[in-house]
Amino acid sequence: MTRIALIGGGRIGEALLAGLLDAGRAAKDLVVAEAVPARAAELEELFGVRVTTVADAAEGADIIVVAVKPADVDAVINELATVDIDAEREQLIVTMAAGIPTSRFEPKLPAGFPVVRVMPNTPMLVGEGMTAVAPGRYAKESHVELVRELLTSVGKVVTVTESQMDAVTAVSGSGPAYFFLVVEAMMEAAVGLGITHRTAKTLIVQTMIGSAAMLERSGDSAYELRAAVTSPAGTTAAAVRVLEEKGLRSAFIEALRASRDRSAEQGAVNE
Ligand SMILES: NC(=O)C1=CN([C@@H]2O[C@H](COP(=O)(O)OP(=O)(O)OC[C@H]3O[C@@H](n4cnc5c(N)ncnc54)[C@H](O)[C@@H]3O)[C@@H](O)[C@H]2O)C=CC1
Ligand SMILES: O=C(O)[C@@H]1CCC=N1
Repeated sequence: MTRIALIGGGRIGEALLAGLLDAGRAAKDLVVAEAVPARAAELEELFGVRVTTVADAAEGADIIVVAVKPADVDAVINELATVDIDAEREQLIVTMAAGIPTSRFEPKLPAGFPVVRVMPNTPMLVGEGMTAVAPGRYAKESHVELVRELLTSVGKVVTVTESQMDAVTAVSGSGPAYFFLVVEAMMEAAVGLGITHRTAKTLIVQTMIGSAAMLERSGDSAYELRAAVTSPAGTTAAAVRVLEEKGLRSAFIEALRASRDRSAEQGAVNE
């Protein structure tokens, strides 16, 4: 079985760990390097995985997943540059850090060492992740396939070019936060209209799940599905008019641009 080393056991690392274990991967095939001792102990306790140093984790692994904050990536690269990793042993690095290009890794690693950049999202935790995968300069089709296979066990996977990664980050990497924000706002509105918190949550979550399922299965566009809900001069039209007047559409367009730009900016630091 493929041995996976996770460098950085934070929020996205935990989503990956939990998702992989739920998908049937054995804890003995997963090893974690986590800098904060209390967090390391928590991960051991929660998931039954071994927590060790970056060097030990990386040397024994087939796939080395880097899931630290963009600002901490250079420190991890420098550490990986000193350990015994070898492309001939079919090892590869997968980086999840927003904005950080594979070209940041490659010059510091043994010549030709394959790096694959990915952008996952937290719903991996429940096996419903969305991950985009882009090969670095030395990653072959077989490496991309291996990474796709790994991440398909925790959700959907698409392959993109690395130049699209900042945009993908804005769409699906950060995307869950937009939906949670919409839910927060709808919850506040529903409670304000006199519905209990509990009932409001059921109404909203199932409405989201049902709407997402229609989008996935019906083949109709979001525009068509929205039109089918919107009776002429009816309730939906009244609500949508307010949302458009308040600038929801342009807010999303600007928000995703800001997210894409922030991703690129994180990659540009120190270059
Ligand atoms: N949170 C999310 O939804 C997503 C995050 N990402 C990317 O994943 C990366 C991690 O994000 P989060 O999990 O949210 O951050 P986080 O701050 O929750 O987790 C990072 C973890 O890495 C650990 N760490 C830092 N330096 C280390 C080192 N040298 N060795 C071992 N462990 C070290 C920290 O102690 C922390 O537990 C970021 O680069 C982010 O851009 C990508 C997609 C989605
Ligand atoms: O907010 C962030 O920077 C990370 C990357 C994508 C989702 N979370």
